[in-house]
Amino acid sequence: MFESPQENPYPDSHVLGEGPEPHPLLRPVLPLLGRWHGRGRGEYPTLEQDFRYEQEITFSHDGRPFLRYEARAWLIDASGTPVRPAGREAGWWRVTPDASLEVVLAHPTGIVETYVGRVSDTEIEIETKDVALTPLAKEVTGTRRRYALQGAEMTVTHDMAAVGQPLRHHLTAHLRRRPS
Ligand code: HEM
Repeated sequence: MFESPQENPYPDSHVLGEGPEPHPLLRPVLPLLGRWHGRGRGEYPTLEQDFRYEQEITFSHDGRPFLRYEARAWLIDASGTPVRPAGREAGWWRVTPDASLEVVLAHPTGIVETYVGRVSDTEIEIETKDVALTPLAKEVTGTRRRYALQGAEMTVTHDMAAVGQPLRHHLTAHLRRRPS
């Protein structure tokens, strides 16, 4: 017989002061919590044209020592009009007792990345440890990301080694935390 379940007693929260108390190990990454939105520009040596995009990123937690991460992007034209959906990714940012980071990200394009990284006061840098590819995925061998925080603003930079190229700039976005 089906027994009625109760509401999930462990909801995620992306707002400090709402939902579960953040785990003490999350202290160095608390400035990431929230819903971020902004615009970016992208390029790669193999691409004929640069591109512009908008992006939304959400960092949330459930009281344990990791963040839940989700990001969606869509291309825009020079006037800001949406052109088509682009990069999407989801994953987990685990904070270790010595305040370093272990990150797992999965992409719908058949790529899974594990990262290790560091948090300083206002900057987080993560670099791939391993990249796993499904048979149809583009060849990505490594990536490096920087998240530079200035209060409610954040600059995200993404370099990657892919399709025969060494580590090169792919994306830079300027985001602002949405009022909750
Ligand atoms: C904000 C997120 C992202 C946006 C807006 C974006 C956008 C683009 C665009 C517009 C292209 C050109 C091909 C196309 O039109 O689809 C491209 C190529 C590519 N992107 Fe991204 N991308 C994003 C994130 C990523 C991430 C996270 C990775 C790797 C994990 C990645 C890896 C690649 C690769 C391997 C190519 C192919 C280059 C080639 O074949 O010459 N991208 N990206």
